[in-house]
Amino acid sequence: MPHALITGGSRRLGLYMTEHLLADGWQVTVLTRSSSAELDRLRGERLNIVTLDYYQLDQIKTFCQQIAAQPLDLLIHNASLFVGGVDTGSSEAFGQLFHIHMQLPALLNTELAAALARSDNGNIIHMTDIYAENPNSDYALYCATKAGLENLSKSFAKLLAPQVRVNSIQPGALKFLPDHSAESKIQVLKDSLLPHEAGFEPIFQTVQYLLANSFITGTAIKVDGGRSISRN
Ligand SMILES: NC(=O)C1=CN([C@@H]2O[C@H](COP(=O)(O)OP(=O)(O)OC[C@H]3O[C@@H](n4cnc5c(N)ncnc54)[C@H](OP(=O)(O)O)[C@@H]3O)[C@@H](O)[C@H]2O)C=CC1
Ligand SMILES: Nc1nc2c(c(=O)[nH]1)N=C([C@H](O)[C@@H](O)CO)CN2
Repeated sequence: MPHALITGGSRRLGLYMTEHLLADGWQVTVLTRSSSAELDRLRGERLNIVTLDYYQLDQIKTFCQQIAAQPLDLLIHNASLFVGGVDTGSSEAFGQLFHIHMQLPALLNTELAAALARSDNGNIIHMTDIYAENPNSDYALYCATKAGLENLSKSFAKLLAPQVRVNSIQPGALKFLPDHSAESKIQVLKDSLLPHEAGFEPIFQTVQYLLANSFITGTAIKVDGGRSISRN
Protein backbone atom coordinates (compact mmCIF):
# COMPACT_ATOMS: atom_id res chain seq x y z
CA MET A 1 0.00 0.00 0.00
CA PRO A 2 1.53 3.37 -1.05
CA HIS A 3 2.03 5.96 1.71
CA ALA A 4 1.62 9.73 1.34
CA LEU A 5 2.50 12.54 3.75
CA ILE A 6 0.55 15.81 3.35
CA THR A 7 1.18 19.00 5.32
CA GLY A 8 -1.77 21.22 6.22
CA GLY A 9 -4.49 18.64 5.83
CA SER A 10 -7.29 19.89 8.07
CA ARG A 11 -9.22 21.83 5.45
CA ARG A 12 -9.66 22.82 1.78
CA LEU A 13 -7.06 21.41 -0.65
CA GLY A 14 -5.12 19.39 1.93
CA LEU A 15 -8.32 17.75 3.17
CA TYR A 16 -9.48 17.15 -0.42
CA MET A 17 -6.24 15.42 -1.40
CA THR A 18 -6.27 13.35 1.82
CA GLU A 19 -9.82 12.20 1.16
CA HIS A 20 -9.12 11.26 -2.46
CA LEU A 21 -5.83 9.49 -1.79
CA LEU A 22 -7.59 7.42 0.89
CA ALA A 23 -10.35 6.65 -1.61
CA ASP A 24 -7.63 5.47 -4.03
CA GLY A 25 -6.31 3.01 -1.44
CA TRP A 26 -3.36 5.03 -0.09
CA GLN A 27 -2.17 5.16 3.50
CA VAL A 28 -2.07 8.87 4.39
CA THR A 29 -0.22 10.70 7.15
CA VAL A 30 -1.52 14.24 7.64
CA LEU A 31 0.43 16.92 9.46
CA THR A 32 -1.82 19.54 11.01
CA ARG A 33 -1.72 22.25 13.64
CA SER A 34 -5.04 20.96 14.86
CA SER A 35 -7.44 18.50 13.30
CA SER A 36 -10.91 19.45 12.10
CA ALA A 37 -14.31 17.75 12.25
CA GLU A 38 -14.05 17.07 8.51
CA LEU A 39 -10.63 15.45 8.88
CA ASP A 40 -11.69 13.48 11.94
CA ARG A 41 -14.55 12.03 9.92
CA LEU A 42 -11.95 10.35 7.68
CA ARG A 43 -10.30 8.56 10.60
CA GLY A 44 -9.63 4.91 9.90
CA GLU A 45 -6.83 2.37 9.74
CA ARG A 46 -5.20 4.04 6.73
CA LEU A 47 -5.23 7.63 8.07
CA ASN A 48 -2.65 8.85 10.57
CA ILE A 49 -3.32 12.39 11.84
CA VAL A 50 -0.26 13.98 13.47
CA THR A 51 -0.85 17.23 15.33
CA LEU A 52 2.21 19.37 15.85
CA ASP A 53 3.53 22.90 15.84
CA TYR A 54 5.17 23.56 12.45
CA TYR A 55 7.45 26.06 14.09
CA GLN A 56 8.98 23.63 16.61
CA LEU A 57 11.90 22.16 14.64
CA ASP A 58 12.62 19.51 17.30
CA GLN A 59 9.02 18.25 17.01
CA ILE A 60 9.39 18.11 13.22
CA LYS A 61 12.69 16.20 13.40
CA THR A 62 11.29 13.68 15.91
CA PHE A 63 8.28 13.18 13.65
CA CYS A 64 10.57 12.64 10.65
CA GLN A 65 12.60 9.99 12.49
CA GLN A 66 9.34 8.10 13.17
CA ILE A 67 8.00 8.44 9.62
CA ALA A 68 11.36 7.69 7.93
CA ALA A 69 11.26 4.20 9.43
CA GLN A 70 8.20 3.43 7.25
CA PRO A 71 7.90 3.25 3.46
CA LEU A 72 7.09 6.66 2.01
CA ASP A 73 6.07 7.25 -1.61
CA LEU A 74 4.71 10.80 -1.79
CA LEU A 75 5.33 14.03 0.12
CA ILE A 76 3.01 16.97 -0.65
CA HIS A 77 3.93 20.37 0.76
CA ASN A 78 0.52 22.01 1.02
CA ALA A 79 0.69 24.01 4.28
CA SER A 80 0.72 27.73 3.60
CA LEU A 81 0.10 31.10 5.17
CA PHE A 82 -1.82 33.50 2.93
CA VAL A 83 -1.27 37.10 4.01
CA GLY A 84 -0.98 40.28 2.00
CA GLY A 85 1.33 43.26 2.06
CA VAL A 86 5.04 43.89 2.17
CA ASP A 87 5.70 44.33 5.85
CA THR A 88 2.74 42.20 6.88
CA GLY A 89 2.79 44.11 10.12
CA SER A 90 5.98 42.70 11.54
CA SER A 91 9.15 40.76 10.81
CA GLU A 92 7.48 37.92 12.73
CA ALA A 93 4.95 37.53 9.90
CA PHE A 94 7.75 37.46 7.33
CA GLY A 95 9.51 34.84 9.45
CA GLN A 96 6.32 32.77 9.48
CA LEU A 97 5.99 33.01 5.71
CA PHE A 98 9.62 31.98 5.26
CA HIS A 99 9.26 29.14 7.72
CA ILE A 100 6.06 27.63 6.34
CA HIS A 101 6.86 28.12 2.66
CA MET A 102 10.61 27.37 2.69
CA GLN A 103 12.19 26.19 5.94
CA LEU A 104 9.62 23.50 6.71
CA PRO A 105 9.57 22.02 3.18
CA ALA A 106 13.39 22.02 3.04
CA LEU A 107 13.63 20.29 6.41
CA LEU A 108 11.05 17.63 5.55
CA ASN A 109 12.66 16.98 2.15
CA THR A 110 16.09 16.58 3.74
CA GLU A 111 14.92 14.37 6.61
CA LEU A 112 12.69 12.15 4.42
CA ALA A 113 14.81 11.92 1.25
CA ALA A 114 16.16 8.47 2.13
CA ALA A 115 12.71 7.06 2.85
CA LEU A 116 11.38 8.44 -0.45
CA ALA A 117 14.42 7.04 -2.31
CA ARG A 118 13.47 3.53 -1.14
CA SER A 119 10.14 3.85 -2.96
CA ASP A 120 9.90 2.55 -6.53
CA ASN A 121 8.17 5.85 -7.44
CA GLY A 122 9.19 8.42 -4.85
CA ASN A 123 7.68 11.88 -5.45
CA ILE A 124 7.73 15.28 -3.80
CA ILE A 125 5.17 17.91 -4.85
CA HIS A 126 5.37 21.53 -3.70
CA MET A 127 2.21 23.67 -3.83
CA THR A 128 3.45 27.08 -4.96
CA ASP A 129 1.50 29.76 -6.87
CA ILE A 130 1.38 31.30 -10.34
CA TYR A 131 2.52 34.52 -8.67
CA ALA A 132 5.81 32.91 -7.66
CA GLU A 133 7.11 33.94 -11.09
CA ASN A 134 5.49 37.35 -11.59
CA PRO A 135 4.37 38.58 -8.14
CA ASN A 136 1.11 40.19 -7.14
CA SER A 137 2.67 43.10 -5.25
CA ASP A 138 -0.30 43.25 -2.89
CA TYR A 139 1.04 39.91 -1.57
CA ALA A 140 4.74 40.69 -1.94
CA LEU A 141 6.17 38.58 0.89
CA TYR A 142 3.78 35.69 0.31
CA CYS A 143 4.82 35.65 -3.37
CA ALA A 144 8.52 36.03 -2.53
CA THR A 145 8.48 33.01 -0.23
CA LYS A 146 6.49 30.99 -2.74
CA ALA A 147 9.13 31.95 -5.30
CA GLY A 148 11.72 30.66 -2.87
CA LEU A 149 9.81 27.41 -2.61
CA GLU A 150 9.67 27.22 -6.41
CA ASN A 151 13.47 27.53 -6.49
CA LEU A 152 13.91 24.98 -3.69
CA SER A 153 11.77 22.55 -5.66
CA LYS A 154 14.25 22.67 -8.54
CA SER A 155 17.24 22.28 -6.21
CA PHE A 156 15.71 19.20 -4.63
CA ALA A 157 14.95 17.82 -8.08
CA LYS A 158 18.69 18.04 -8.80
CA LEU A 159 19.74 16.74 -5.38
CA LEU A 160 17.39 13.74 -5.24
CA ALA A 161 17.45 12.54 -8.86
CA PRO A 162 17.12 9.87 -10.10
CA GLN A 163 15.60 8.12 -7.08
CA VAL A 164 13.01 10.81 -6.26
CA ARG A 165 11.09 13.06 -8.65
CA VAL A 166 10.42 16.59 -7.43
CA ASN A 167 7.93 19.03 -8.98
CA SER A 168 5.63 21.93 -8.13
CA ILE A 169 2.05 22.83 -8.94
CA GLN A 170 1.17 26.50 -9.44
CA PRO A 171 -2.55 27.03 -8.82
CA GLY A 172 -4.59 29.98 -9.97
CA ALA A 173 -7.85 30.85 -8.21
CA LEU A 174 -9.04 27.49 -6.91
CA LYS A 175 -11.42 28.36 -4.14
CA PHE A 176 -11.99 31.68 -2.47
CA LEU A 177 -11.66 32.09 1.27
CA PRO A 178 -14.73 33.17 3.26
CA ASP A 179 -13.34 36.70 3.68
CA HIS A 180 -13.08 37.33 -0.06
CA SER A 181 -15.37 40.21 -1.05
CA ALA A 182 -17.83 39.80 -3.92
CA GLU A 183 -15.95 42.51 -5.83
CA SER A 184 -12.58 40.77 -5.45
CA LYS A 185 -14.09 37.48 -6.58
CA ILE A 186 -15.51 39.12 -9.71
CA GLN A 187 -12.15 40.73 -10.47
CA VAL A 188 -10.23 37.51 -9.98
CA LEU A 189 -12.54 35.58 -12.28
CA LYS A 190 -12.37 38.37 -14.88
CA ASP A 191 -8.59 37.92 -14.81
CA SER A 192 -8.87 34.26 -15.78
CA LEU A 193 -9.40 33.10 -19.37
CA LEU A 194 -11.55 30.32 -17.89
CA PRO A 195 -13.58 32.49 -15.51
CA HIS A 196 -14.71 30.06 -12.85
CA GLU A 197 -13.61 28.89 -9.44
CA ALA A 198 -11.93 25.59 -10.28
CA GLY A 199 -12.27 23.89 -6.91
CA PHE A 200 -9.66 21.33 -5.88
CA GLU A 201 -10.25 18.48 -8.37
CA PRO A 202 -7.94 19.94 -11.07
CA ILE A 203 -5.09 19.95 -8.58
CA PHE A 204 -5.71 16.33 -7.59
CA GLN A 205 -5.80 15.39 -11.28
CA THR A 206 -2.39 17.06 -11.65
CA VAL A 207 -1.01 15.13 -8.67
CA GLN A 208 -2.18 11.90 -10.33
CA TYR A 209 -0.56 12.99 -13.61
CA LEU A 210 2.78 13.70 -11.91
CA LEU A 211 2.71 10.32 -10.15
CA ALA A 212 1.92 8.49 -13.39
CA ASN A 213 4.51 10.15 -15.63
CA SER A 214 7.96 8.79 -14.75
CA PHE A 215 9.80 11.28 -16.97
CA ILE A 216 8.77 14.49 -15.18
CA THR A 217 10.98 16.13 -12.58
CA GLY A 218 12.23 19.65 -11.89
CA THR A 219 9.18 21.28 -13.43
CA ALA A 220 6.26 23.48 -12.43
CA ILE A 221 2.75 22.91 -13.75
CA LYS A 222 0.31 25.84 -13.88
CA VAL A 223 -3.29 24.94 -13.05
CA ASP A 224 -4.80 28.40 -13.28
CA GLY A 225 -7.53 28.70 -15.93
CA GLY A 226 -5.19 30.92 -17.91
CA ARG A 227 -4.96 33.51 -15.16
CA SER A 228 -1.17 33.87 -15.56
CA ILE A 229 -1.68 35.10 -19.15
CA SER A 230 -4.89 37.00 -18.47
CA ARG A 231 -6.29 39.46 -20.91
CA ASN A 232 -5.87 42.35 -18.46
N1 LIG B 1 -6.86 28.27 -2.82
C1 LIG B 1 -6.33 28.83 -3.90
O1 LIG B 1 -7.04 29.41 -4.75
C2 LIG B 1 -4.84 28.77 -4.12
C3 LIG B 1 -4.03 27.97 -3.31
N2 LIG B 1 -2.67 27.92 -3.53
C4 LIG B 1 -1.82 27.06 -2.69
O2 LIG B 1 -2.39 25.75 -2.61
C5 LIG B 1 -2.22 25.24 -1.27
C6 LIG B 1 -3.58 24.89 -0.68
O3 LIG B 1 -4.42 26.03 -0.75
P1 LIG B 1 -5.60 26.22 0.34
O4 LIG B 1 -6.19 24.90 0.68
O5 LIG B 1 -6.47 27.33 -0.13
O6 LIG B 1 -4.72 26.70 1.58
P2 LIG B 1 -5.15 27.19 3.06
O7 LIG B 1 -5.09 28.67 3.09
O8 LIG B 1 -6.36 26.47 3.48
O9 LIG B 1 -3.86 26.66 3.89
C7 LIG B 1 -3.44 25.32 3.71
C8 LIG B 1 -3.12 24.76 5.06
O10 LIG B 1 -2.01 25.47 5.60
C9 LIG B 1 -2.12 25.47 7.03
N3 LIG B 1 -2.01 26.84 7.53
C10 LIG B 1 -2.88 27.84 7.35
N4 LIG B 1 -2.46 28.96 7.98
C11 LIG B 1 -1.28 28.64 8.58
C12 LIG B 1 -0.35 29.35 9.42
N5 LIG B 1 -0.57 30.62 9.76
N6 LIG B 1 0.72 28.70 9.88
C13 LIG B 1 0.92 27.39 9.56
N7 LIG B 1 0.07 26.66 8.78
C14 LIG B 1 -1.00 27.29 8.30
C15 LIG B 1 -3.47 24.87 7.38
O11 LIG B 1 -3.28 23.51 7.74
P3 LIG B 1 -3.50 22.97 9.22
O12 LIG B 1 -4.38 23.97 9.91
O13 LIG B 1 -4.14 21.65 9.00
O14 LIG B 1 -2.15 22.88 9.81
C16 LIG B 1 -4.23 24.92 6.07
O15 LIG B 1 -5.15 23.90 5.92
C17 LIG B 1 -1.47 26.31 -0.49
O16 LIG B 1 -0.08 26.03 -0.49
C18 LIG B 1 -1.76 27.58 -1.29
O17 LIG B 1 -0.73 28.56 -1.12
C19 LIG B 1 -2.06 28.69 -4.48
C20 LIG B 1 -2.84 29.51 -5.31
C21 LIG B 1 -4.26 29.55 -5.21
N1 LIG C 1 -2.48 29.47 1.54
C1 LIG C 1 -3.25 30.01 0.59
N2 LIG C 1 -2.68 30.55 -0.50
C2 LIG C 1 -3.48 31.10 -1.46
C3 LIG C 1 -4.86 31.12 -1.34
C4 LIG C 1 -5.44 30.53 -0.17
O1 LIG C 1 -6.68 30.50 0.00
N3 LIG C 1 -4.60 30.00 0.76
N4 LIG C 1 -5.66 31.65 -2.31
C5 LIG C 1 -5.13 32.20 -3.39
C6 LIG C 1 -6.01 32.63 -4.52
O2 LIG C 1 -5.32 33.45 -5.41
C7 LIG C 1 -7.27 33.33 -4.03
O3 LIG C 1 -6.90 34.36 -3.20
C8 LIG C 1 -8.10 33.86 -5.18
O4 LIG C 1 -7.37 34.86 -5.77
C9 LIG C 1 -3.67 32.37 -3.55
N5 LIG C 1 -2.93 31.65 -2.54
